[in-house]
Amino acid sequence: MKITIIGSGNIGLSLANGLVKSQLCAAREITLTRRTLAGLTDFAKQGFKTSDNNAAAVKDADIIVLAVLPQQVNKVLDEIRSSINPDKQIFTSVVSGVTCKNIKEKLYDNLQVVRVMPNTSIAIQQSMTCFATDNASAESLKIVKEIFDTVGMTIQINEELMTSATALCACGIAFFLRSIRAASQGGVEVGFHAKDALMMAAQTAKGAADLLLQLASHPEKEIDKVTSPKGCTIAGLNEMEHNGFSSAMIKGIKTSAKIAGELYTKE
Ligand SMILES: NC(=O)C1=CN([C@@H]2O[C@H](COP(=O)(O)OP(=O)(O)OC[C@H]3O[C@@H](n4cnc5c(N)ncnc54)[C@H](O)[C@@H]3O)[C@@H](O)[C@H]2O)C=CC1
Ligand SMILES: O=C(O)[C@@H]1CCC=N1
Repeated sequence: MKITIIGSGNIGLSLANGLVKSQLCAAREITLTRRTLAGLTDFAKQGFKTSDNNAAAVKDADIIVLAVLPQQVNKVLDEIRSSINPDKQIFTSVVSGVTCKNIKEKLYDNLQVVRVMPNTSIAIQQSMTCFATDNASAESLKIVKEIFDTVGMTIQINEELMTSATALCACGIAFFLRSIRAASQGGVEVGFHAKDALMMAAQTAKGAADLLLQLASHPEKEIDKVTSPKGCTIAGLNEMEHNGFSSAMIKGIKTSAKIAGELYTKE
């Protein structure tokens, strides 16, 4: 399977790394494009094909992954239109706020388009990836799902929910990282060296997430097991809630979802 990633920045390169790690394909089967090739030198050394010519790079691809910023999309789609084969290729896009319809309007009506929303932990095969389509066949969706299943968990959702998925899962990486960083700063205040505090906070967060995923448990059920009566956990937790902990996370996710829906301007 030949994959071309158009726009090899943060998420494009994370995906490339994840796919090779998963052994789904070899680096030589992945073509990476970027405006200037200098940014891809290390990847070329690892065996990836690299190019600054989007039109040439999509020609032989079975799967195309569009991974440029929303404001760069129209220019790129104009560039590649004549090199796309709508009968043979599957077109995927990780671009926030750009619909399948937007892409087909710029390319071909009958092109199979799948929107995919991964996050940067795709580089270590730990992504939560949401995908949606309005026209791809079951067979094409199966191929896309199989690809992204190798680099984390996947869920098919309605396309209207893609901007919400962006906020919860893609932006979510930053939200949870900031939470871990904040916990580590608390850890320093109560006596640990910064490096130890960060490792301890990260492993604790991983354990909490795995309690939910591995036991199919609910957060409040697990919280009840930690909060001893009159104990220190409930004291700390309530202090955080009095300061708006849950509320801040909810408001942040709502704001991100709103902005995600406004990122693409058709010009
Ligand atoms: N960063 C993330 O965690 C996630 C990002 N996304 C989406 O992925 C897209 C890319 O985001 P990032 O990777 O963060 O941005 P980025 O700025 O790191 O990457 C975009 C890349 O596209 C390249 N590029 C720009 N114009 C180009 C052109 N004409 N031809 C070839 N390459 C070109 C840039 O040089 C850059 O390397 C955005 O639409 C974003 O909404 C989706 C999920 C997660
Ligand atoms: O911040 C952004 O707009 C992109 C989309 C999701 C993650 N990063």
